Amino acid sequence: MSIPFATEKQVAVAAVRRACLLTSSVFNKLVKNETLTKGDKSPVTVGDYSAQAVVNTILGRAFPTDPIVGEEDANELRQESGVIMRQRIVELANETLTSELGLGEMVEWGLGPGQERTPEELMDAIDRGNHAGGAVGRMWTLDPIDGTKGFLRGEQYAVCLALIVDAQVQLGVMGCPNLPVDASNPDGPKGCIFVAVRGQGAQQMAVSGANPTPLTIPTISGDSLNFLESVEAAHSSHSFNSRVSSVLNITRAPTRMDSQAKYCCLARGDGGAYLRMPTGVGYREKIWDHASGAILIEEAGGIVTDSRGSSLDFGLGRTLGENFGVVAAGKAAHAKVLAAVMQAKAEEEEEKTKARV
Ligand SMILES: Nc1ncnc2c1ncn2[C@@H]1O[C@H](COP(=O)(O)OS(=O)(=O)O)[C@@H](OP(=O)(O)O)[C@H]1O
Ligand SMILES: [Mg+2]
Ligand SMILES: [Mg+2]
Ligand SMILES: [Mg+2]
Repeated sequence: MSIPFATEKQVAVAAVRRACLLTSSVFNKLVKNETLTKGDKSPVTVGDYSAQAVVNTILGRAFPTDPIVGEEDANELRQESGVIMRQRIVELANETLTSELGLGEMVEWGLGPGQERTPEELMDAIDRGNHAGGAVGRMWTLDPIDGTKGFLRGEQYAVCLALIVDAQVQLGVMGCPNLPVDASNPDGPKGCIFVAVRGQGAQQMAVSGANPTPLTIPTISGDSLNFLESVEAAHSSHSFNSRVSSVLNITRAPTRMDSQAKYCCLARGDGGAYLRMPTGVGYREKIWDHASGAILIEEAGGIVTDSRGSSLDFGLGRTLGENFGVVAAGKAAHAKVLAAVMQAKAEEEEEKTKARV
């Protein structure tokens, strides 16, 4: 009997690995006119676009009928003003797609020497990410660089790819080129890939795909718990998290880290809980910011909910809809953290009411 999602896992690992090689190599060569500011004021670089072109090209060859919900689109690149960036993206994507085959890769996925794509094919590949999402059928979701701000600072970021079937995440692959392989040796080798398949567990492996090691979230109790949180204060409320820490008598400072690398660290026990509380009303979390991280935590034996205890709903389109914030932790810690979040919320409301009277 064949193992469910075995081919999907192999393709996704290859796609994420190639995208990681691209983003690591582009970082040192990024120049000023290779970053744009999007409508929501967030940055996007030639690295984000070319990583999306690479991953979508590979998925398009391996699974031609699967739709993709990807963060980026090629609108800006198709304009006259986007010509220089487009040329650079085509060069980077082709360099990455045509390099020699690595561990577990197949020439049928359009990889290897001689498999150059035209600029049009690569722009179309980026735009394959325009799918609207939804509750029915198979779809991939891709964040070609999650934590673009971290990427630009030379800190943490992740290439994140997940397969969703009928609103359930079945497979998640995350590549973290700047993450130390072993948290206890922060100056040691960097770069790891995290993989989870529903019912088959979670793993960390080298960027080459070698040395897969199973991951289980260790049980952390009492005040030794600590939080992982966003670097950007605009993305999640640091002050609310510190209130939750007080409720739980946590004295350790939170670990601030960009991107879904937070989920990866939690899965291997580098932190006790990931807390992401909205900073204002109106922002809806994107499915590509959480799908691969959520399955990694679940397969490593943890729980992921929103801040009200509801499960994350990946079947509502490109966003998580009404889900409010994220709470991720090991099985034992999750209930405790969620209760503390509710208490902190109640305290905050009470203070606001008092301040109004
Ligand atoms: N207002 C607001 N609230 C919550 N989240 C937001 C907001 N604006 C952006 N984003 C998304 O945050 C993604 C970055 O993830 P993190 O917050 O974990 O990392 S970081 O602290 O920003 O570096 C980031 O992902 P990338 O764009 O892929 O970097 C965004 O999708
Ligand atoms: Mg972005
Ligand atoms: Mg993101
Ligand atoms: Mg991104």
